[in-house]
Amino acid sequence: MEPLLQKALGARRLVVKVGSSLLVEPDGNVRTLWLDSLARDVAAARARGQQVVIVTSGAVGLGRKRLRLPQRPLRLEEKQAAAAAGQIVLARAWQESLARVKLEAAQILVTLEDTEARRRYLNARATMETLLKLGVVPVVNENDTVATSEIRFGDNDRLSARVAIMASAATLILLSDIDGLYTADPRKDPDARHLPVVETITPEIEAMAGGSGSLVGTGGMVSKLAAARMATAAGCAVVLARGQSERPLAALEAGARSTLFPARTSPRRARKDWIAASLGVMGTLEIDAGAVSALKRGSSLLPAGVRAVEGTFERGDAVLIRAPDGTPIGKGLSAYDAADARALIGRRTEEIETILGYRGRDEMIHRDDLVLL
Ligand SMILES: Nc1ncnc2c1ncn2[C@@H]1O[C@H](COP(=O)(O)OP(=O)(O)O)[C@@H](O)[C@H]1O
Ligand SMILES: N[C@@H](CCC(=O)OP(=O)(O)O)C(=O)O
Repeated sequence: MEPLLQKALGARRLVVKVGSSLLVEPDGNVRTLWLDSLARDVAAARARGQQVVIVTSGAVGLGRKRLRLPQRPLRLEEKQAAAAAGQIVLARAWQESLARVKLEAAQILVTLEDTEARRRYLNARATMETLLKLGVVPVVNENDTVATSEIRFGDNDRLSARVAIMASAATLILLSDIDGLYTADPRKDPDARHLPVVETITPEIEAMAGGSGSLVGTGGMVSKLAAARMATAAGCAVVLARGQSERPLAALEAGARSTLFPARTSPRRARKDWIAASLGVMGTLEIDAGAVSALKRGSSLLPAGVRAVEGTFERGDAVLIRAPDGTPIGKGLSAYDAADARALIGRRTEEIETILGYRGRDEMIHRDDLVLL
């Protein structure tokens, strides 16, 4: 097997996206036996020490039948109604299949807004982290019922890329009804060639992608490429594979055909570049000499090393870090808002809970959220 693919499949944290066509039978029921087999794959990955996040489609497909909606394309309100009825079935199916392999499932419903508004993003990220630490499998879908047409994800391929970035996962596996990218839609062009690795998503590659081939799928190859572009730029490799048969992840491990989009950087590097380049500074933390050397050694910034706080900022906003002589030495995302940060100036970690009345982060700025200038 291609070493890069082997590395991608062995990542510590995997996000697996499951398309509607895999989960929903043409008669509108859940493909339970198949889902059970995927749950066994998830259990096998967990047994190898990997963490797995699921992004699952299928709510609309499961709900439309139950609400007896017509086979024509649905209006937004009809889709939202179908999703509301289908999501409950979908969540239960995942819970039951995972329970059969002794895994606990937890449902996370997110909208595009949640992955863009800083505080909601941070909360979703922290919840995901906590669930994974507890050994639970997060099962994510778009919160279709509250999304509006302007803000909703075009489809779950893009959602899964956002989730993978949010979780700092090294690999995103898109399970679909096709075993990868071809030079043209193979349903239409019998001469289409399979591409095992795509290093760069060039305009030529984009021109190969067509829409969805199935009745229940929505994104087609176009949205898979959009997801791959987003994820690989943020340090997450993407594997596009066929999921139709049982144990699709085991099949991949055993060498089944797929398309790999290698990561273009590491998740850590991408996050740091993003902090350095794109975030406006909302305040300043002045730190003491001991903290300056600690940061230079690669440590997080603790409240004990902070001498002064300026500005008005929220939790998750970028702040500038200054040395005692005023020189800017770094930039980072504050784990506290300005008021709480002021209350914690010079305090020890053990004092945080008593001072704030809640158990916050130990660090003022975590080292993963910090770049030195
Ligand atoms: N260049 C291409 N290579 C592979 N598949 C393509 C290509 N262009 C279009 N497709 C279509 O995209 C489909 C997969 O997308 P979709 O139906 O949205 O699946 P899912 O439900 O898994 O999201 C394939 O079945 C195929 O018909
Ligand atoms: N949130 C929607 C997912 C829509 C979607 O992207 O579907 P698909 O193209 O099959 O991944 C649902 O649960 O039906």
